[in-house]
Amino acid sequence: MANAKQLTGAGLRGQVAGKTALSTVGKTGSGLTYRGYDVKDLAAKCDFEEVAHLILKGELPTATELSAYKTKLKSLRSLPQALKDVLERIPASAHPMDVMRTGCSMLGNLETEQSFAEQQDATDRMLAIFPGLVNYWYNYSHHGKRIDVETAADSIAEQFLWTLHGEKPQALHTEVMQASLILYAEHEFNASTFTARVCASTLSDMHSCITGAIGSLRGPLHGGANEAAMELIEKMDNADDAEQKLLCMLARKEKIMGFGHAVYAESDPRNAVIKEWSEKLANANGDTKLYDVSVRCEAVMWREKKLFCNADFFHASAYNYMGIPTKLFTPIFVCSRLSGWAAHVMEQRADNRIIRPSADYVGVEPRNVKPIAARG
Ligand SMILES: CC(=O)SCCNC(=O)CCNC(=O)[C@H](O)C(C)(C)COP(=O)(O)OP(=O)(O)OC[C@H]1O[C@@H](n2cnc3c(N)ncnc32)[C@H](O)[C@@H]1OP(=O)(O)O
Ligand SMILES: O=C([O-])CC(=O)C(=O)O
Repeated sequence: MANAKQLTGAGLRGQVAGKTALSTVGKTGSGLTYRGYDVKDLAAKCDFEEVAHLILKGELPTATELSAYKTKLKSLRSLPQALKDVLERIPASAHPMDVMRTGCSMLGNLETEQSFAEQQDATDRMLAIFPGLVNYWYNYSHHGKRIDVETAADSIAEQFLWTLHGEKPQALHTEVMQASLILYAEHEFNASTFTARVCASTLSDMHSCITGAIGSLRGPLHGGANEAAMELIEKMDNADDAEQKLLCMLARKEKIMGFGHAVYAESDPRNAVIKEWSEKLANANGDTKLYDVSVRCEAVMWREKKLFCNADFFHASAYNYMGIPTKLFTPIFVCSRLSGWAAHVMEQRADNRIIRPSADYVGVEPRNVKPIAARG
């Protein structure tokens, strides 16, 4: 096992801000567990719905429970007309994360969570609707098409690809999406989840918590890194070119998106899983350039800086190989992390005290207000 990272300094690093029974991150330096299960085991053996059930309800479902849960989620895919109207007014130039934030917020106006007794239903509705929501906007704003989001897709993974491309996806692509959604589902007190918990601690509604979390995930230091990684690797012609370009960026002290982590010391356990899928997709596509470039970036970053790929880096090539436009990468993260966010909101509500830390004051000493004519 790798050594644990020394967690000190700004950004509340290493400070315990609450309790959770949902996941452990880098407990002994590497490793990620959801309710006691290793994420690699879950990604190898489960569908996302099973993992969402585990995270939200506490246990992996039986076959009967899974079937009932999937039937419920499939029945909740339709977009209310008022939400479609809003989506149709958002320009093609908008970032899809802003569309998701607005879409989630609008849903909260139309189907407001009236009491905490509705928290599971509110979450299930968002799990079911989010893939179709963002792809409805994408197809309408980019291709002028009003898509039918009530597809025959059997899972959230398939629903995302189906509503994006307008047809049943290849089995390999659905399999990769299942794994990807599982890898992204939950990660303890990361920035977006902490946002959701802070909002929950005021006893706010589920849609407000999730809307805030989407805003936090959007940034390139967090979920937005998968898009930023794509923008990096698509500029590289081959592995040697990747090495040259990276060395120049490092010499200029630029940050390389998709590398490093606030908690893991030597590796992010999700990387090995998505890297393997990226390689399979590269071979299936008969075009390994992006994969080869990514592998060289990984080697150079470790050799030069002892920095490793986080969950986002190989997601870039994997999603690209599946024909997913770069700006839709982080919204997929939303469709998945929603399960973790909502479970944290529920956990916070079950044992709540308003989250209200303190600050060290570093401003000016106390002073008197001068009349306006005497200032300047
Ligand atoms: C799913 C996720 O959200 S995973 C994270 C996705 N984000 C990214 O990939 C963005 C790129 N990575 C980063 O910005 C950072 O590694 C973070 C935000 C993930 C973690 O930040 P921190 O906890 O502050 O990182 P850490 O303490 O390990 O940084 C140590 C040093 O390495 C540097 N470093 C860390 N990551 C990188 C990177 N990707 N590229 C270049 N240098 C880096 C830091 O600048 C810091 O140097 P300094 O001490 O001279 O300032
Ligand atoms: O834990 C973090 O800081 C970021 C991360 O990897 C995640 O949210 O998946």
